[in-house]
Amino acid sequence: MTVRVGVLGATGAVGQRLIQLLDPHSEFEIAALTASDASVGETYKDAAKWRVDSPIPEDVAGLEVRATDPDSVPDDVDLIFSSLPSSVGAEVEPEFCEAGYTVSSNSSNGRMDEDVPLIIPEVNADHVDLLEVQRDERGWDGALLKNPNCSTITMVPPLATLDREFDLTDVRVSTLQAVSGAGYSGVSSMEIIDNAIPHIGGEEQKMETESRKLLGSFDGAEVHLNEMDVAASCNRIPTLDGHLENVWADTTEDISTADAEAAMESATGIDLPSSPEKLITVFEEPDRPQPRLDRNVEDGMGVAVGGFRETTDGVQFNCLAHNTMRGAAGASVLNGELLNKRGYL
Ligand SMILES: NC(=O)C1=CN([C@@H]2O[C@H](COP(=O)(O)OP(=O)(O)OC[C@H]3O[C@@H](n4cnc5c(N)ncnc54)[C@H](OP(=O)(O)O)[C@@H]3O)[C@@H](O)[C@H]2O)C=CC1
Ligand SMILES: N[C@@H](CC(=O)OP(=O)(O)O)C(=O)O
Repeated sequence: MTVRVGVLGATGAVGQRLIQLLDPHSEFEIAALTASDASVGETYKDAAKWRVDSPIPEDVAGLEVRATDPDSVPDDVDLIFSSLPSSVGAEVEPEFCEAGYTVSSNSSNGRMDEDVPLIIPEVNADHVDLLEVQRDERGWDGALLKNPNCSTITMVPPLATLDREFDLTDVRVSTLQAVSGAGYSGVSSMEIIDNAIPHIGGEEQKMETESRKLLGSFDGAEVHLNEMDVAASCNRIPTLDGHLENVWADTTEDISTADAEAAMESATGIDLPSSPEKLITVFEEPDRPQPRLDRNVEDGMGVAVGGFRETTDGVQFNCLAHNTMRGAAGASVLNGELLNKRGYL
């Protein structure tokens, strides 16, 4: 049966990617779109300033943009995707959950709350049952589930393969992040052309904490954070899409570059429509992956890795993922598919 879905923040950079993914989706049907008061009452076509590299879907273009308020969304909507500024998400997402809606959210608010599952389905799908605890504690008929930050999503699938086999102890990561991560108006051309900006507010802390929750263990009542130590340094560079990251990983068990490559090579997707067949694509060429060449691996839902080197403390490698697909909209859709499959809708 088709699930009727709503999108909060549908006119934004991530919201437009959500529309691109949801319109042809086999399980979902777009039933309601919301944005800020400035867009309410306009058609989606007029409000959205469509900037995605495929045409605006015809059946969505004429829909009227609604207020971001549970009262303005039809009761027969079963699933809400949220991609709002986090300050707005913090206020309205709980209102939707209280009103009985199940929300798959991409916004950063609440990701580290103890009763909120933070999920990459190929890595920690079992954490979804934390929703039972959440519903008990909050008395909600609805539910709130999050996907992680885009830089975190890029490095965690490869790290998960290493942790499973060799037990990670320390991770160091330096990022080269695309401008789309800051939204359309986030970084001006005068700031970023011929430049690199060694600061993205709050990003290091998100990578350092969210990765430990994703690789933590769920005992049926709570998630115990992974004990590994993670330190990050985040940088904005003038690429459009695709976050590239240099990672150093140390493990309890001895690890060679061949071990690391083999572990990552064997990672597969899972049985959800948006999960790629090959979760991690390993490049042998030392100068890959690169954002322009490799961000669309597995239709933007894969992670690309390469540049393996042995170091005195473990291995070094580079990884890359499409930040608005695997890192944002695609991640939320995948989590929506998981909610549907596990009977949470
Ligand atoms: N861009 C990226 O790669 C990533 C973004 N994110 C996160 O996703 C979220 C959205 O990001 P992005 O799409 O880039 O942001 P945009 O600024 O492009 O879009 C924001 C959306 O939220 C709506 N909105 C803004 N203020 C309000 C309000 N007060 N009430 C209701 N709706 C409002 C906007 O509507 P309107 O058009 O009417 O202003 C728009 O639809 C953020 O939390 C961001 O941190 C996460 C990972 C990656
Ligand atoms: N901060 C990320 C994008 C983002 O908005 O992340 P988050 O979902 O954690 O707010 C970037 O600039 O590339």
